[in-house]
Amino acid sequence: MYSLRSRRAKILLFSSSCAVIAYFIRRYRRSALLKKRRALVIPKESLTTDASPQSPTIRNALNKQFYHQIRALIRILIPKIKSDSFALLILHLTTLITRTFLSIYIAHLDGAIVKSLVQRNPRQFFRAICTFIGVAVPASFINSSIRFIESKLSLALRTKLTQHAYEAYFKNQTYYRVTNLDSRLLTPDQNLTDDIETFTSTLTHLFSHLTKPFFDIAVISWSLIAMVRQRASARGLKEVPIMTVIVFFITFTALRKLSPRFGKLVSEEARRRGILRFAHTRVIANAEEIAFFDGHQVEKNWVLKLYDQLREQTNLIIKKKLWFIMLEQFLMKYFWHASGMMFIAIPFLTYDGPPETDDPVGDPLGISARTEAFTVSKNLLTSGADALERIISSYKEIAELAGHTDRVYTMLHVFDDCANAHYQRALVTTDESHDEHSSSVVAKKKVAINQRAEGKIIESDEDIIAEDVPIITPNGDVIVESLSLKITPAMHVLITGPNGCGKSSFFRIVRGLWPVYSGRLHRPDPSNFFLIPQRPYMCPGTLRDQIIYPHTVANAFVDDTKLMDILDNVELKYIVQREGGLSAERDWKDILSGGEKQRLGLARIFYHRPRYALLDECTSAVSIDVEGKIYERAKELGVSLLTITHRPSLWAYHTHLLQFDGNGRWTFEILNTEKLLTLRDEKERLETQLAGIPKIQQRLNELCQLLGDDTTATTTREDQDNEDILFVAILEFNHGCYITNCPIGGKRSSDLDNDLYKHQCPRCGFGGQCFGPSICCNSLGCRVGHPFDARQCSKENHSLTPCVINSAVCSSVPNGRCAAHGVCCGTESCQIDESCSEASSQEADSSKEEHLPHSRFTLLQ
Ligand SMILES: Nc1ncnc2c1ncn2[C@@H]1O[C@H](COP(=O)(O)OP(=O)(O)OP(=O)(O)O)[C@@H](O)[C@H]1O
Repeated sequence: MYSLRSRRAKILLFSSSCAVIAYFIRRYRRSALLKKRRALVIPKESLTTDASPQSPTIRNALNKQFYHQIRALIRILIPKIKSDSFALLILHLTTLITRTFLSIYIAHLDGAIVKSLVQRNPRQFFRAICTFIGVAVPASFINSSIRFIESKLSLALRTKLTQHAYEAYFKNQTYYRVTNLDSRLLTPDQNLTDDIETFTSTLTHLFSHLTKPFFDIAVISWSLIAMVRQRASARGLKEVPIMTVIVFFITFTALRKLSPRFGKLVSEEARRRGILRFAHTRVIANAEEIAFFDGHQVEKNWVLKLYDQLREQTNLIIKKKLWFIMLEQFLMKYFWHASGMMFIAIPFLTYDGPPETDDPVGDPLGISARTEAFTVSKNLLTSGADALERIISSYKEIAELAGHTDRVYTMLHVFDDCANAHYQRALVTTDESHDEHSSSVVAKKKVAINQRAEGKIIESDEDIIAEDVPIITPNGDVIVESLSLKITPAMHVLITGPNGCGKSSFFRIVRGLWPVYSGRLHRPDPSNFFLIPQRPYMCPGTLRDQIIYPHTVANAFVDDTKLMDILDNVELKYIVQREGGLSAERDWKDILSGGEKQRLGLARIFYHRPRYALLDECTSAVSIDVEGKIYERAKELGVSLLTITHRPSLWAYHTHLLQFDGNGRWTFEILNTEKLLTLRDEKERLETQLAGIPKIQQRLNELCQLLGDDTTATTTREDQDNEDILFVAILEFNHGCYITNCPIGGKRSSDLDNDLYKHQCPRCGFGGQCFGPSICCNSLGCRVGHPFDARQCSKENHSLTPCVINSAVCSSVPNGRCAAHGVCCGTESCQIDESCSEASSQEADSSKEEHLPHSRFTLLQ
């Protein structure tokens, strides 16, 4: 029997050890996995602060910080005594106090009911029950009022804070600066909605949870002391308060030491929730592009990953709460209950005075009075314990409140900083060498941007004058070190340059979206500028609202007839009928085409008539003829056009050219459209020539192979060698035009009239030969413009050297050769020519081949 038991014990011990080991391994693995996943999204700094145990000084600093933050926020919530939030606060306080007194009264009533039962006194019993029911009516009303006023107070506080936050958010373009120039707030939308709501409701709830228990404890202690005093010869008046303090201290210390850091945990949870919501917003905003690319899998994976991270955080909080609530329950339910019974017992057990009875005949030992006292004090102690429990358990809520407070306070602080042009940003690019090959623009320098901009903005009457103003991105990349120019309203400036060279950034600086870090910028009041971007913003509302944006109907200064004229200016009048009038409300972003949206955007210029229109590739989807008309009309209105464009069709409408080269240099000069067009032609020609170089090399290799020359020299050397050969080849062939878009009449080098480069013009048709890009001749005659021939003859395009036609020269067409009996053809056309008799042609074929000049044609003119 003994051995059986010991075997069982061993098995039990072994299996429980295995279970414990398995549990710890699993825990370790999970925490390692969790750490790894968290590292994917959480910035390093926040991970460090979150994971490292905090020293007491840091905790103190945090407490101080919380105190400072909550004080600042309360000043916003209750700005003065004569405010609705303060009135609601007082009302809330009054109901809470009333309920405390009612609770004490009900505890006494309970005692009276028990006493009447012990005394078997039906009259007293029914009277006490009736009073109890009578009191229950106002008590229920007070209870419900507490909830009602708490909700009203929470809403009032939320309204106050929201109004304050909106005021700050929409001041000084903070909504732009917060996301573009500063990186402290990832999801301001969530801060402005969820965070404010959670903060105010937690604060109000905590206010109820803390104020009432404090009253309860004060009033209940007073009642209990009064009761003990009645028993003059009982102990407890000193012992009970001392023991209460000890019990309270033990509980509070245990909970404080063992409590997880709920503030940080919920703050991180809120952050992850915000990122997840932002991912959804992004999917909605880019739904069309994603659908076109069928990119839902990528988006789904991303959203799921973010959800996973949120789930992990929520899970972590739930788990931490399990152990914490267990501890809380143990201490505050069972430990306190036992302590409470001891507190009640002390005055009862230590009483050694005369029998307490008001009925020496029916109850000579005073049992009913003692029972009544016991019931009352038990009820009071239960209420007191309840109150104390609430105070202690609010430690967790205070920690959570600290998290919400920090988020709201940070939001307001960042808004304030951004409004005052003080930004902080995590720098994204650090290594300049990375940019060198990947981008057309090379960042020359990087500046620390977490500082105030030192440049001066001076309001001028009408000119824009930049004096040594740099163009610096919010990342601190210096795009242009110093820009100095003067633009007057009489000028129309074309702004060009490669991608990322700072064209739009110039607009941002002029319009005041980006700071002026140094130098001086003179510019008229921002109301003199109107920007039309490539994708104009379509606001919610009617068609009329789109034209007059950002005005509203209330402050619009033209009537509908004028609005129709405006639409006429941008050739968009038809849209009124199509969409059902100027008052039609649609989702304009979705129902208009790209070009229509751009034209509607341009219509705003005709409505607002600004001094300067900043046009940022805003006609890329508008047809060239309509674009020209719009530009002409805008100029007639007296609007100065500052246009960023890559379209040469717009050059004619501008007087000056601001050109960035992408390496930090720029030029500002009078625009000579004709000269520019010539230069552009030349540039395009050279670009095409350069594009032909690989073909040159390929042909060279072909020739080498055909001639049995050593090809290794041209094909197998290292890159440098190849480049040298290519260069020599270019020099060699550079005397003529070998490319497919030679100008009409373009020549090929006479140096190539050499057997080495000879080859026959392509074959075509029925035993024919190509004479031109689409001319095919055989002995029967010539066929012009047949697609089959064009395909065959176009092979000559890829040839570097001229092809040879072995027939007699004729003169009825330029560079003519006899093509058939009585027909003379050049590369472009054919003519009847008597000189092309069969005999002459054969003669040439048979005997004079070597001496005849080569016939060449250029296929694409
Ligand atoms: N909000 C921003 N934060 C950080 N860098 C930015 C921001 N906006 C633009 N940049 C950077 O500033 C540089 C100049 O941008 P800008 O928009 O002025 O180019 P651009 O000349 O208009 O080019 P494109 O012709 O492609 O429109 C780019 O390198 C870009 O990456």
